[in-house]
Amino acid sequence: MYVGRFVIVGPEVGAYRVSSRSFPHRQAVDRDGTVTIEPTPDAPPSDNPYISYNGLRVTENGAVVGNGSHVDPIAEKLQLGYPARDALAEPLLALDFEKDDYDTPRIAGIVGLDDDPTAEDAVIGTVRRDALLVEEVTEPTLVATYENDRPEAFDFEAGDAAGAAREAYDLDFEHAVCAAGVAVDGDGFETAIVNE
Ligand SMILES: NC(=O)c1ncn([C@@H]2O[C@H](COP(=O)(O)O)[C@@H](O)[C@H]2O)c1NC=O
Repeated sequence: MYVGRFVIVGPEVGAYRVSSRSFPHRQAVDRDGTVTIEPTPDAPPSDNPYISYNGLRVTENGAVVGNGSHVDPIAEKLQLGYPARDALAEPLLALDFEKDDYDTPRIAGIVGLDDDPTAEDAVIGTVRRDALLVEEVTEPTLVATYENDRPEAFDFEAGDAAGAAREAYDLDFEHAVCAAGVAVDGDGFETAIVNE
């Protein structure tokens, strides 16, 4: 089955996978806690505005995963101290679904730090043409751009960033391109990528 891009929040581990029929020549590049999805050097030129972006960003208050340019404002709001639900919901609503041939939904998740037991700090969501869905995460949950396009509980075992990236990459959904993983690590986060 082809579900396009997808996000998993664990809630203390997270993953993002690029699956793509149309733009397979892409890679994940990890620069100090920010994972950028970008064309490989041999990729054919494209003017599609939705295929290069930061797919993972770490902040002091949580780590953000997602499938487009909304990851940056979500991370900025989280860093400013917005509650996770609001940090996720506002940029999703402001940017809305992608204006491409598929009305591709924007999807995103926040992995929280676990040192504040009162915070509802892990969330996952999507904005589609017909809905804005943002949910607190208490068990591993997946949302994808196509088919599985609402947050749903999902069996995900990984306990660290490398395991999360690997497990996401290996999941049995078609056209895997690359993946990123993130996990709480002490007071911060560790990140990992898979490109194959
Ligand atoms: N985030 C991404 O990596 C990404 N890759 C492709 N898209 C969009 O989704 C459309 C369909 O792509 P595909 O056939 O690879 O699933 C593309 O034309 C593009 O507008 C993306 N946008 C959202 O998922």
